[in-house]
This record gives sequence, structure tokens and C-alpha cells, in this order.
Amino acid sequence: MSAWPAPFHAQPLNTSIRVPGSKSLTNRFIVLAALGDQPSVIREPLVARDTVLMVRALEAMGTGFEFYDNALFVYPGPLRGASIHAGLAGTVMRFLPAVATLANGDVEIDGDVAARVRPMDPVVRAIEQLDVLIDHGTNAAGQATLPVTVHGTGSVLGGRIGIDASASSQFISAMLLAAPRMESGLELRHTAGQIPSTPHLDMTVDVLRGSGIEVFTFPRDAGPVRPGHPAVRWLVLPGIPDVGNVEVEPDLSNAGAFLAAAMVTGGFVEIQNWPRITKQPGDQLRTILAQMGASVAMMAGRLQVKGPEQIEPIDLDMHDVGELVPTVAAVATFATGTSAIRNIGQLRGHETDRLSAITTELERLGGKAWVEDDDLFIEPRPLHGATLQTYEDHRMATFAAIIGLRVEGVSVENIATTSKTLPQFPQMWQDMVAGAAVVRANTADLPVEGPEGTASSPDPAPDNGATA
Ligand SMILES: O=C(O)C1=C[C@@H](OP(=O)(O)O)[C@@H](O)[C@H](O)C1
Ligand SMILES: C=C(OP(=O)(O)O)C(=O)O
Repeated sequence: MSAWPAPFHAQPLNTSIRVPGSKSLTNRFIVLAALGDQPSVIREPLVARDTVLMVRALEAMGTGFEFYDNALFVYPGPLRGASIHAGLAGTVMRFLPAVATLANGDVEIDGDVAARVRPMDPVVRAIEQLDVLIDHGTNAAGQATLPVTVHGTGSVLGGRIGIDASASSQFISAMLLAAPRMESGLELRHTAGQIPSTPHLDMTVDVLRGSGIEVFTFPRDAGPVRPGHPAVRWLVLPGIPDVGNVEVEPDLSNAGAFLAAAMVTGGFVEIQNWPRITKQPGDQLRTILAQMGASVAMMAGRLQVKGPEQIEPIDLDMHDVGELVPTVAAVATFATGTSAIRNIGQLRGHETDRLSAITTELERLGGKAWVEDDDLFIEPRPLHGATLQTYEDHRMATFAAIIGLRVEGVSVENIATTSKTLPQFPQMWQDMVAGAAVVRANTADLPVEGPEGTASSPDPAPDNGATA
């Protein structure tokens, strides 16, 4: 497959974008809907590799699915043994072994070659603590990896377990999502280190509570897990989740690449349907991009970002929002000074070792980036074109596309890897750039004026994203 020529557009872009649903929310709703005892409807779900794999896996395990009118109808059934493929999806490879403890039969789970090096050990050890038999691969360090086979007997007692979730919050989310169907629920303790991506844990707790499940978080008894004050213990009472009829928020991390386009071109990008309140880590882009010099406004449910004339370097701890690092790193490449993105060691266990991938690819462009312990430093330099590698990582593909807007001659090897969470990405990106000469952000249906310097137009905003 030949490399994708990233569109070059150093002039200010001006566009309005609608992004499809959140991967993290879609896959949580699907899991809980499958663990219910009555049908649910998940509206505006993400349809992408990670969520399709989740559907196929649970279908093989006995859940019924129907996709109609941009809604996923879920019909729970008794869970049975199956052989399932997790691709490279962290949510599938971590959540489903926990769900498989509730199945009656052997559930074999494997994934892409790259998935076999992603951390799995804490989920395997948690399942062993529940007295459920599980076979697994083992790496050179003696840690459990994919493939795994969970020997479910149809019921799990539950009780108390401990997990070291310092490599991924998904280990905790996995056990919490399966917990309500354990006979005595689950009390889960985090045992060591700092948990990354705590907004995703908040999201798990929210989705459970929204499905009628009682969850208590400690040290605080209830309420959100606050950055810097994360819960270290959770208690999930037994119950039958009822997802009901829910709508999935747009994926704000995927929106990040488009907001980055405003940053690196000094343009104006708005994202439609930005949720007013959300647990998605992508919401933190509002403050991060403002720190880098953007003008950021919420206007009638649309997030509007006007890129600055000069991008400010940042010094930021992104442990809680690691998913945003490739996007922020791409923007930092064009800052007026060296940026430090700190405390992001967990990125070594993402789709690829993202610390290594970002430094390698920036060097390929003539840039300079380096890692000290768990901190990433980016020193802006004049860059030249190159074919960037993506390592099967959707966010490395979008990282390359963002840089390609400002650097002529960037090509992206395997742009199709964006199908993990946004199959429409290449088309959306091309449309955004092709329409850039047309001023269309301040459209007739936008009730207020946009930021200074953007003219208005009577044309309706284009729908660059998924179907409405
Ligand atoms: O639970 C989730 O939906 C996710 C949790 C985070 O994982 P880590 O805690 O491994 O960073 C995040 O990076 C990932 O994209 C999605
Ligand atoms: C880390 C990510 O994905 P996963 O859910 O596969 O861990 C990501 O999407 O940035």
C-alpha cells in the first residue's frame, strides 16, 4: 500500500466538524448492555474497528445486536464460550476477559501481533483472585499476555481483589464493568503506583451508575475521582445493569486532531455537539490548547478554537490524559520553545510505545525530541518532508497528518490504521483542507459571531463527519 500524501495547508483553515461517537463510551455501553437482562438502545455509537470488534466478540458469546438508523440495539442473552479477536483494542482485550468470567464455557481471546505486547498481567491476576481459571501467554519478564483463555463456569462469587493499575486504568474499568453480575459484587483495591487516565475511571463509574448500579469510591464515598486525588478503592454492589436508551457523546480525543489543525495553521475550527459536561479526557483540550495560546470558546454547544499566531510551549503533566499526547506533541512541534510533557510512562503500553514512536518520527522530519524517565521533551526545529511510520497506531497517523499541514512533503504509511477509531479520518481531513478557502465556520445556523478575523457566510456548515 502506498503512503498517503498528507495535505499541506499552511494557510489558516476555517471549518466546522462533526466527529463520530466516543470509543470509550460506546464500548462501555455495549459491555453493560450485554450484561443486562433486557434490550438497550445505544444511539450514535462509534462504528470503527475497536467497537465492531467488541460487538463481534459479544455476539460470538451470545449477545444479539442489530444496527438500525444509526443506533445499536443490544439484546442480552446467556454468555457462552467463544473464540474472539481483540484486534489492538485496549478496551476489548482488557474488558472482555473480565466479562468472560461470567460466561458458561471457554472464552479464548487473542489480538493483533502488536496486542500481544500490551500489558495484560493485572487483569489476569485479578481473574485468578476471583478463583476463575485462566490460561495465558507469558512474556520474557514473566508477565501474562494475550492470548488468554478464560474458563468460565457461568457464575462468579466476587468479593475482594487487589490490582496494580499503574500501567493502565483499563484494568480497573474491566473489573468494575463485570462486577455487578458477580454474586456478591466486587470490592477492588488499587495496590501500587499512580493510576493513569483517571477520567476514564470516572467514566466507568458514571456509566455503571447511569445503568442503575450502585458504586462507591474511596477515600471519598461517592462522586468523581479527582485528578490528583484518585480513588484507590471501589465497591460495586451486585445488580443487573439497565443501559436503557442512551446517546453517545462525540469522541473528543478524535476531535483533538481537528482542533490541532486550527492550532498549527492559525485557523479556526469548531467541533459540533461538544458535550456541556463530560468525563472524556478530550475535554481537557480546552485548557491545554488555551495554554498554548489558542482562543477557546463554547458557543451553543460548539467548541470553537482559534489558533494563535505563535504557539506557546507547554510544561504539562499529562498522566491523566495520556490519550491526548500524540496530538499535543504534534502541536508542540511548532511552538516557540521547548515543551515538556511529563509523567506519561504509560504510553509505552499503548498501541505502540508512543514515547519511542514520537521521538523517532520527529527525528525523521529533522526535528528534535527526547525522553527522560517518563517525560517527553520537544524542541521545535525547521522540519522537512518524510514518510512517517504509524506502527499500527491511529494516533501516530493523525500526529503525522497534523504535522503535514505545516510541513510540505509529509506522507503517512498506513493511514488506514485510523480505522481503529475513525475510519472517516482521511476523507474528513481532505475535505477540511479542500474547503479551507471557503469561510464556513460562522454559518447561518451559528447564532453568534465567531472570534475576530472570521467572516460569516450564509452557507450551511458542511457535515464533514459521520452521518447525523
Ligand atoms: O478505558 C478507556 O476507554 C481508555 C483508557 C485509557 O487507557 P490507559 O489507562 O491505558 O491510558 C485511554 O488511554 C484509552 O484510549 C481508553
Ligand atoms: C490508548 C488508546 O487506545 P486503547 O483503548 O487501545 O488503549 C488510544 O486510543 O489512544
